[in-house]
Amino acid sequence: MMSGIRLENISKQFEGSTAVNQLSLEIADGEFLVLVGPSGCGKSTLLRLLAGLEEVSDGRILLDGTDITAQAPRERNFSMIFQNYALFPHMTVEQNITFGMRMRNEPKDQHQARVDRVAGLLQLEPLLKRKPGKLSGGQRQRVAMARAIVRDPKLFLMDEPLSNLDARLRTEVRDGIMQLHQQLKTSTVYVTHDQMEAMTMADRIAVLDKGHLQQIGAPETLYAHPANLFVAGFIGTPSMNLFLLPCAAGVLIVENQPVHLPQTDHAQALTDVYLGIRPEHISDRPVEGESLQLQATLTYRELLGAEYLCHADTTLGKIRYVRKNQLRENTGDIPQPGDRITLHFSLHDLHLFSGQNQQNLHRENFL
Ligand SMILES: Nc1ncnc2c1ncn2[C@@H]1O[C@H](COP(=O)(O)OP(=O)(O)OP(=O)(O)O)[C@@H](O)[C@H]1O
Repeated sequence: MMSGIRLENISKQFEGSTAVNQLSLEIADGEFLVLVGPSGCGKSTLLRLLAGLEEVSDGRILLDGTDITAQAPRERNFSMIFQNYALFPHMTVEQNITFGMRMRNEPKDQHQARVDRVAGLLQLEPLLKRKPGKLSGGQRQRVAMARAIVRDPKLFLMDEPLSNLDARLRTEVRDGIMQLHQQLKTSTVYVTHDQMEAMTMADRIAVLDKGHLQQIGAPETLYAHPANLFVAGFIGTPSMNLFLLPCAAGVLIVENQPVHLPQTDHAQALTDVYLGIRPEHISDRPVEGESLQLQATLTYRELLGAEYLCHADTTLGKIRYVRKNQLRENTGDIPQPGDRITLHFSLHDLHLFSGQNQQNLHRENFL
């Protein structure tokens, strides 16, 4: 069944404040789209607009080309999964799953087949006769998912479904959601403030800030080609190092080394530019190809396991870089706090953003 969703110029105002601002995007049939952004950026509001729980102030929502903007939540046949999955404590797992069907007076003979299918998908067969009080947090979340999918909805809407789970359960339920998506291929819009969750789960990520869509694309695209300063700082952990530096006549000087800006009118006229470099693209040993060097003093190191996150002071400001933890390496080679070091990074790994409008100066090369 085709279920393409299209948002056209959606806006939502709450007394005086704009939660979603002229936002347009499409959700392809079968796609797993993740909405990500900081607290208050409008992602939950956008989900509630899609569900029909809030009315849009402006714009249209289309489902397979049909305008559903004025439709009530029930008519849309979308299923929502929240962080607080409210199960009925006095009903068994099976009764919880069939509750909606029973409310709608659907024929009883269909119940069993559908329950069997979702229980199989979510490995709930051994739990069907239990009550929620006798289940773990992860199992309860799986029951909430079973209840949502048993309706065979056209779209899943998920609002931070992992946020109440501990770290181990979060991974378990996340893998469950991904497996389920592989099997059902139901279009899904998933909201999170956690960019790592977005990176690992999404077919495409939509980054929101202050109600505006900042960029939408595959996780790899957002990581390699952030459209603007906000996306650059938001996507990737540890986050990108960013420095605002003066420039003149299209040339940026980084510790006596010239960096040529793209030959556009905008870039040539700029008087300052943000230079961005990801911690994993910096080395305290020489790198191949055209590169820049920075003199630095190591301030401290954090052992993350397979690697160290190193913190250093440079003439540009504080910088962070990642260094592999090679256990067999002569420990004398690893810089110690207080050591003077030279940092190297390839010109290919540089990101440049306008000091004026914060857009990526290379944007025209990849959009
Ligand atoms: N019912 C409402 N009445 C008034 N303002 C609201 C209402 N709902 C949301 N807002 C405002 O709209 C903006 C966006 O809120 P929204 O809940 O969509 O953000 P969010 O990105 O989901 O944040 P969080 O991650 O904290 O849930 C916020 O400034 C919020 O205060």
